[in-house]
Amino acid sequence: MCRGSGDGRLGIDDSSTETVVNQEKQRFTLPSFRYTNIVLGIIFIDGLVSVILWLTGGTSEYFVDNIVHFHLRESVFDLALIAAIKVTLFPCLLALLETASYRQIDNPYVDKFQTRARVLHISLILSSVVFLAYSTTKGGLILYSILNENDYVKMHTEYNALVIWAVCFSILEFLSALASYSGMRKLKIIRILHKYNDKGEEIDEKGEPIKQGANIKRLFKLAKPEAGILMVATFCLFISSGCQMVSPLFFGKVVDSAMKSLDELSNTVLILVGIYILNAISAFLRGWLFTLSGHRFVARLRKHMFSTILKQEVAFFDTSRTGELCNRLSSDTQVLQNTVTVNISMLARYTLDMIGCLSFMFYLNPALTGVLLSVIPVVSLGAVQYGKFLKKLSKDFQDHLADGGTQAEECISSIRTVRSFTGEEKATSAYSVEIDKSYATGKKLAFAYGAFQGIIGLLVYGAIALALWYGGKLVHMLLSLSFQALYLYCLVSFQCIALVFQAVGASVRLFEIFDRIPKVPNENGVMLASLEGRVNFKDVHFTYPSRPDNVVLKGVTFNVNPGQMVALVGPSGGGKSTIVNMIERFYDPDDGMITLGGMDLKTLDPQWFRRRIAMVSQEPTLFACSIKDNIAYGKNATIEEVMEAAKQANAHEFISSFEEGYDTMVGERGVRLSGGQKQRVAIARALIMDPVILLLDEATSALDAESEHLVQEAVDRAMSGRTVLVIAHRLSTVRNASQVIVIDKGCIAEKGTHDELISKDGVYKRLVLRQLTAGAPLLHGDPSLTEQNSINYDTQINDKL
Ligand SMILES: Nc1ncnc2c1ncn2[C@@H]1O[C@H](COP(=O)(O)OP(=O)(O)OP(=O)(O)O)[C@@H](O)[C@H]1O
Repeated sequence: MCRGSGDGRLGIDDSSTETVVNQEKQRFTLPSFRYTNIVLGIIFIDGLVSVILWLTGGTSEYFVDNIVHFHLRESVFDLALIAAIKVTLFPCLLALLETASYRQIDNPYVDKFQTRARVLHISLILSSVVFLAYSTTKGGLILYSILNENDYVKMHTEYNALVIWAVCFSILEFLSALASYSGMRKLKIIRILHKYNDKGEEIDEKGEPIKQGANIKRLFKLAKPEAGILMVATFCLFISSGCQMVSPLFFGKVVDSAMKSLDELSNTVLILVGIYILNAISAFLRGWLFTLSGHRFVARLRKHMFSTILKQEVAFFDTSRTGELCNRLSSDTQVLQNTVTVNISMLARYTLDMIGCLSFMFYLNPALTGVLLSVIPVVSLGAVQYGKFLKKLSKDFQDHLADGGTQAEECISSIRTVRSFTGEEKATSAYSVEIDKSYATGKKLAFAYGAFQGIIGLLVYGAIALALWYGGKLVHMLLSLSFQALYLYCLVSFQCIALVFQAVGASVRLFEIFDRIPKVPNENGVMLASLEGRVNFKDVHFTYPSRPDNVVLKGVTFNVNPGQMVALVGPSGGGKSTIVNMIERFYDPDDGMITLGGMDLKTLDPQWFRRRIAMVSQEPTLFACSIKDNIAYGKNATIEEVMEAAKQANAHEFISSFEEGYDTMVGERGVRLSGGQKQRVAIARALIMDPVILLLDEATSALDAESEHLVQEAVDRAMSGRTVLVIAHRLSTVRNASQVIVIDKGCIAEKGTHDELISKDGVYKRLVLRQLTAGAPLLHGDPSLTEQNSINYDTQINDKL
C-alpha cells in the first residue's frame, strides 16, 4: 500500500487513514469498512478466482498451447493477465485517489489537490471502462462463435466460467469506479476525530484521557496465570481426541485378529483397552482442568474487579448505580469464564484439525482444493465483520442486563418503601422494560447467529457442489468429504472466534473499571507519629462532579482547635454534610485547602487518617452481620473492648436483653433494630476506634423520650476529650459548643459562640426562632422568618436559653 507525506500529511495502511490537520494535537482515522476497502476486496476476489479458474482449466500442454498459440476466441490467458494487472493497478490508483481526495477535503481551496483527485477519478473510470470493453467484446465474440460457428472448438468449462466471471466483475468494477466520486466525498463524514493531550494521550470530548479499550490481547493477558493449567488441559484435549480418532481403527483390527489367533486378539483388545483408559484419563483431566482454570480465572477477576471498585473515589459512586456494578461483578465476569479458557483451546484444536484436513485435500487434488478454497476469503471477511457485530451486540446485551439488575436490586433492597407505596407494578414494569431491551438484543444475536451459519453453509456447500459437478470420480468424493469435515472445523473455529469477540464486547465495561484511576487516591501518603485534632478550612470551594453547575461551597474558611467542639448549623442544603465529607476526604476541594493536624489533607495517607476519624451519621448504616461484628467493624477488637464501647454508647443493656446477645444478627442495613438502637450501635462502632476527631450528624428523626435521652447521653460521652465537629440539630448541643458556624448557601454566614450569635440579629437567631415557633427539635429550616416574629420571640428566647 501507499504512504504519503507532505503538508497535508497522510498515511494509508490496510486498516486506517491518518491525517494530522493544522492543529497538531488532533488526528483523523478512517474506518476499515469504507468504499476503498470494499472495492479492493472485490478486485482481490476477482484476481484470485480468475487465476484459479485459469490454472484449473486444463492440463499443462493445453495450458502452454493456449499461451503460445493465443487466439482471442479460444484462449483466456488474456483474462487472467488482465485480472492480475487489475490487482496491481487498481489498489495503487485507489490509494492515490483516497490520498488526493483526503487532501482536497482538508484544503478545499487548493486547486492542485482538486485537479489531482479529478485526474485520478478519470483514470480509474477510464481503465475500468477499458477492461470492461475488452472482456465484454471477448465474451460477445465467444458467445457468437458458440452459437453460429459449427467448427468452433469449445473451451473447457472453467474457461467459459472465467469469461462469464470476467464480464460480471468488470461491470462491478466499472460501477464501483463510477461510485468513487460519492465514495470519496463520504470520507469527510465517516472519518473519526482523535484528540490528544500534552502527554500524547488520546482524550475524549471532556479532555479526559481515553483508556485503552477492550480487545482480545487484553483478554489473553488476563488469562496468563492460567497458562500452565490450560496447556496441560489442551494437551489432554489433543490426547483424548487422538484416542477417539484411532479407536475405530483398532476396533476393526479386533475383528481381523479374531480371525487369526487368540493371542493376537488378546493383544489387540489390550491395546484397545489401553486406548480407552488413556482416553478416560485424558478426558477426565481435560474436563477437570478446563473447568478449574475457568473458575480460578473468574474468581481472580472478580476479586480484582471488586477491589478496583472499592478503590474508586466517592464521587464515582454518585454516578454509578449499585445494581449495575454488582452485575458487572457477576454477569460480565461469567461471560469471560469460558472464553479465555475452553473456547481458546477449542480454537487451537480445530485450527490444527483444519491444517490436517487441508493437507489431505492438497494431497488429493491441489488444483481443485484451490477452487474450493476460493470461498475462504469471502467467509473470513464475513466472519470478521460478524465478530465485530457480535462484539457490539454483546456489549448492548450486557448493558441492558445490568440495567435490569439495577432495577431489581434497588427495588428488592427498598421493599418496604415499594410495598407501602404499592409500587410493585411500577417496579415490575420498569424491570420488564430493561429485560425486554436485553431480549430484543438477544433476538438480534440469535438471528445473527443463524444467518451466519446459513450463509457460510450456502457458500461452502456451493463450493462442494462445484466440486461434485466436476465429475463423479472417487478422488472428488473423498475431496468433498474432507471438505465437509473442513467446513465443520471452520464453522467451529469461527464460532470460537465469534465467542471471543462476544467476550470482548462483554468485557468492555470491566476494562473501563480496571483502567479507571481514582480521582481521589485511597492509599499512599504521609503517615505521622500521631494526629493532632486540628482542622482548618482555607477558602474552600467545591462543586460535586455529578452536578457541575451547582457550586456547593463558596470560599469556606474556619479553624477547629484540638479538643474543641464545633457545631455546624444552617438551613437545609447549605453544605454542612459536604464539609464533614470533605474532612474524610471523600471529595477534594476545587480550590482552597483543607489541613488536618497542620498538614494538607492531600499529602496524608487516606487510610491512616481515616482510622483516626470516626463518623456517626443521622441514619447509620449497619452491615448484615452480628452486633459484635458491627461494633468491631473498624478494628479487630476483643469482645471485652466491644462490650466496653457498647456500655459507653448506652447499648450494652439492650444488647444483653437479646437472646443471642452480641451475636444477634441485625439484618440487612440493620432492619432488625430500632432507630435508637441502631444509633447507639453506630456510636459504639465509632467509640471503639478511639478517634482523634469525631464527626457527628445529630439525629433529626424523632425518637421517644427515653431513647433520645439514651442516645444523647451516649453522644455526650463520645464527645468528651476529642475534637468534635457536629452537625447540630439541638439547642443543647450548640449551647455547649466552643464555636458555632452557620453555613448558608455554601458560605459561612456567621461564626461565634451561641451567646455571641444570639445577640446578633442574624441567620442563627432566626434559626433558633424557627425552632421555637415550630416546636421541633431541629435547627433546620427556612430562615426567612418575618421581622415581627423575631421581635415577638426575642424575650422568649432569652428566657429559654
Ligand atoms: N452526592 C452529591 N452529589 C451532588 N450534589 C450533592 C450531593 N450531596 C449533596 N449535594 C448537594 O449539595 C448541596 C449541599 O448539600 P449538603 O448535604 O451538604 O447540605 P446540608 O447543609 O448538610 O443539608 P441537610 O441539613 O439537609 O442535610 C445541596 O444542594 C445538595 O443537593
